[in-house]
Amino acid sequence: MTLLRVENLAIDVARDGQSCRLVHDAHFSVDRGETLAIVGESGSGKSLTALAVMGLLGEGLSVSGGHILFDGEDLTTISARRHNDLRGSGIAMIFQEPMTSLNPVRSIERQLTEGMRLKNRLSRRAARARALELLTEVGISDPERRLKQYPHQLSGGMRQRVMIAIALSCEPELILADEPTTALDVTIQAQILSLTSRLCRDHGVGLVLITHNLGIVARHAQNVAVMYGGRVVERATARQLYRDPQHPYTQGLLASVPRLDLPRDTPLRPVPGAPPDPTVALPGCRFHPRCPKASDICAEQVPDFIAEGGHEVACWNSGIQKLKSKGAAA
Ligand SMILES: Nc1ncnc2c1ncn2[C@@H]1O[C@H](COP(=O)(O)OP(=O)(O)OP(=O)(O)O)[C@@H](O)[C@H]1O
Repeated sequence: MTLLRVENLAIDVARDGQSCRLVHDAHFSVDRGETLAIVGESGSGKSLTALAVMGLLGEGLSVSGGHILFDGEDLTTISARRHNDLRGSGIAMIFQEPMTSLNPVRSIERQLTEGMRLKNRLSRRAARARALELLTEVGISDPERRLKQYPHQLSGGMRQRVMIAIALSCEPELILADEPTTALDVTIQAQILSLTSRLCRDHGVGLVLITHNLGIVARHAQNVAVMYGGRVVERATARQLYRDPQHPYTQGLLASVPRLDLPRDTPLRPVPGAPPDPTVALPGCRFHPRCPKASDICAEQVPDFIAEGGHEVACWNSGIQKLKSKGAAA
């Protein structure tokens, strides 16, 4: 059974007695030991989707459609108490900025052992022993000394390693990592991402890596879902996406990041324009005002998802769409 399957997920916000849709029909899945990257610009709905999986949507926000199946259990219909039980032990999350997620006045030992004592019912001694193992596993030297320290005494990279250790501590089946490295410098970013994906693979944990940077995805994820304006617009393996991106938005994202497989002097071109305001109704494909390939239909109808060899795209003018239309006409 697929570890996590998100189907047609819709998330609304209630504002002044009105409801506004922020995430439309999101769908993707991830299996044990596998990494799925959810990629998109700021405001595309990545974090809200992750928070819905965690059962941590803020006030005024709600899941208004679709399903989140975790090990076959639909998280959109479970009680708050059951969701709370699942957090940590079933699903863990690593947030962007460890300085705000770690408690500044609690020692690393306390923060690392808390979940194991509460959720896995380990004794203080057993939890401490496991904490030392975890710190070693995430590459922190002198773990005995580090356990006694407080977050401000560690470097940014080390704090992020502690966050990974905390996420793994209750032996979850799934980890959601929301931009886990944006606060770090590039070399440390790469180390942390490699560490996170390797540990998840070794532990058989499914990893959802949320990022705005398509450049980092190739090395760390097997599958990618690209989100734009609250919708998933393309899903493919990382290899398919790099070799043959179908959606003009994905093509734009790829042109805006440095790539090792292209000549060094290839110019970087940011996607022109700004993402849509989710509170303003926009008929058709939400990318059409920025799209270099937009045609009349793009402003009128939301494109359906079409698939070829496991590569899925929602675009009226994609190569896959043209191939399918030609096949249908023949
Ligand atoms: N509590 C809220 N009330 C109203 N709108 C919200 C709320 N939370 C998020 N949004 C809006 O929903 C959209 C999606 O937000 P989300 O945080 O999921 O984007 P994101 O892709 O994760 O962006 P980032 O990379 O900046 O974190 C954004 O337009 C955001 O402004």
